[in-house]
Amino acid sequence: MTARIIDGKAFAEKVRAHVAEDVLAVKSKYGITPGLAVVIVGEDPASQVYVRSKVKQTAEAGMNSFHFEMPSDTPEAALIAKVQELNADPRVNGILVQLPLPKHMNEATVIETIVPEKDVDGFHVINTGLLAIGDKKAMVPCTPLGCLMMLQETLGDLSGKKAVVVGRSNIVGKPMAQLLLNANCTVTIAHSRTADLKAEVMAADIVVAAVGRPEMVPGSWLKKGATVIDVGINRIPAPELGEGKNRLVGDVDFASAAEVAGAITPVPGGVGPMTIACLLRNTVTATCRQNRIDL
Ligand SMILES: Nc1nc2c(c(=O)[nH]1)N[C@@H](CN(C=O)c1ccc(C(=O)N[C@@H](CCC(=O)O)C(=O)O)cc1)CN2
Repeated sequence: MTARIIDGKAFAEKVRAHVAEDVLAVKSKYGITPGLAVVIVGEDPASQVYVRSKVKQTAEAGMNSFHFEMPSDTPEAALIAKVQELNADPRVNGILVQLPLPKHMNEATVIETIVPEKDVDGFHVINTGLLAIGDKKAMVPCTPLGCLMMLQETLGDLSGKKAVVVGRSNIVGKPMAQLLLNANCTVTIAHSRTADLKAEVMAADIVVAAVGRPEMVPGSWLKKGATVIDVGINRIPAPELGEGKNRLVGDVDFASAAEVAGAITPVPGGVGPMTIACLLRNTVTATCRQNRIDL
């Protein structure tokens, strides 16, 4: 293996330590305790794990943590009423509704109910629009923000780099491309209809893979020395670990990619931990903006 491993777990720990210092400062200087409310609907096991981590890490950073669980058959109107209640609650500075929502709910309708200044996920159209015009007041989606931080830590200034984002979802691909553009990269967004995906990836100094297809990008597609950020979290059968066992893999074939890349994030332990660290960071940012505090 030649690539440097970008340790998202260690980086996330540093971000969380910094967040905890900021929380202490907000408390001691202004008597305000930042608060994050997390709402989960249904029993999806992976979502429950992520929400438990969010709740735990919020409290560990010294913030108030509010946690609401609603059954999977909750009417959309009841979830909207809960979000409206949280919008009006002065103890709550950030609101996060865990995705995916059950099929009978419209995610966009629910997200647009969150007031943009408490939208710590950065999914509201107002925040999407602010990011698109490069306005620093945008609340930036946590996964792309974590990816950008790891890229800047690895490469320094990103100006002039050729970046390809594989995947065009609203929560990762599109905001990631926007952030890279705002950092002066030359950005390509590739997707399922891209004519020659290999050629697009091969041309890039930075590859962000966010398609949700296990090990889709092989090392043979990469430019030598490229920096690879793997957003994928895919559970695949692993009979070698025992009957019925699974293992986690990314969207990049790590073994072959690590032979060619200059630096690469692992799965697990790469982008995932940074997502939650950036959520905590966004909650402190939201608290400061709501109270017109400069730290
Ligand atoms: N409202 C939101 N919903 C979802 C988001 C989001 O940012 N906001 N992102 C994902 C899930 N997610 C956070 O919610 C998340 C996913 C993965 C991890 C993580 O740390 N993964 C570990 C592996 C954990 C495992 O074993 O499964 C890793 O990569 O090391 C954190 C957060 C969808 N929903």
